[in-house]
Amino acid sequence: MPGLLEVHRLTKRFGGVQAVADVSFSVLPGTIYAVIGPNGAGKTTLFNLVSGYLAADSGDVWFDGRSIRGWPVHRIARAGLTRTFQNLEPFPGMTVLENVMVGCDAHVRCTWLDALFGTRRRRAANAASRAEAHRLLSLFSLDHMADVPVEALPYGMQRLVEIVRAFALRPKLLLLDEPAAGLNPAERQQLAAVLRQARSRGVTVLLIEHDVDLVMTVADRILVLDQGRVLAEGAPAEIQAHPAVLAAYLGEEVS
Ligand SMILES: Nc1ncnc2c1ncn2[C@@H]1O[C@H](COP(=O)(O)OP(=O)(O)OP(=O)(O)O)[C@@H](O)[C@H]1O
Repeated sequence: MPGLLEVHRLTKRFGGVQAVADVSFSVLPGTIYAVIGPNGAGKTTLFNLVSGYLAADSGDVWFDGRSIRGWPVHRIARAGLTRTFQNLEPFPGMTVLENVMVGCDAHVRCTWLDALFGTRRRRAANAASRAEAHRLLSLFSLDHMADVPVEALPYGMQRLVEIVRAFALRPKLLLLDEPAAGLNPAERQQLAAVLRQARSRGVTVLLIEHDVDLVMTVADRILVLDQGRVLAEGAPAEIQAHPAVLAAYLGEEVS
């Protein structure tokens, strides 16, 4: 089965630093794929290359059957690749529900004239977005906080809301940059549930994550980067037993 995302011999150099060196991997549809590695391993650079924020020196990226190398960010996003960042970016002054509705709105047909004049079509679209946002919040067991202003939530819950908002855009592939950063153990468990739920709804997930325990429990496959190169690739059990990974990380936290 061809991958939803196929990365082929991707390379990026910054001056004398080989940030990403000849990296290839394939993410099958409907799976959770994790990229781990120590600081400076090239994880963020790899994400920036895949999502169009950086141009590769060489190599290719195929998404949903097409080469997207050289495509601008917005074209890649429109093709179904949605990305979250390490920094939190909820919309302040809005409730949790309204934050998720922003994502849902992207799929509701309505012109700016409808919005300006508050037409019946606009009101119907608004009701549809609201219902969809409630449905998504329920799906991820977050509906009880629908009416809470997003900035009143603990940091970890804000991050979960951001992921649900990204999910509301109906991406084919969701790229998550360290989604567990700053989350407490209970929120991490909730994050794992959110990721599994997204996968069961047909969304493919690619994540960078420092929390190796989380990665081992949710990921279907793991790519280990070290100094820009692929150190290992495989299922969690294979990675845990991989000689090169053990040699690099035995007794150390992967950070
Ligand atoms: N814009 C840039 N200019 C110069 N060097 C860069 C740039 N971005 C990244 N690098 C270098 O490329 C290498 C890979 O960095 P990158 O941020 O991709 O690693 P990372 O695995 O995401 O690290 P971290 O876990 O700390 O986020 C590092 O040596 C870094 O210093």
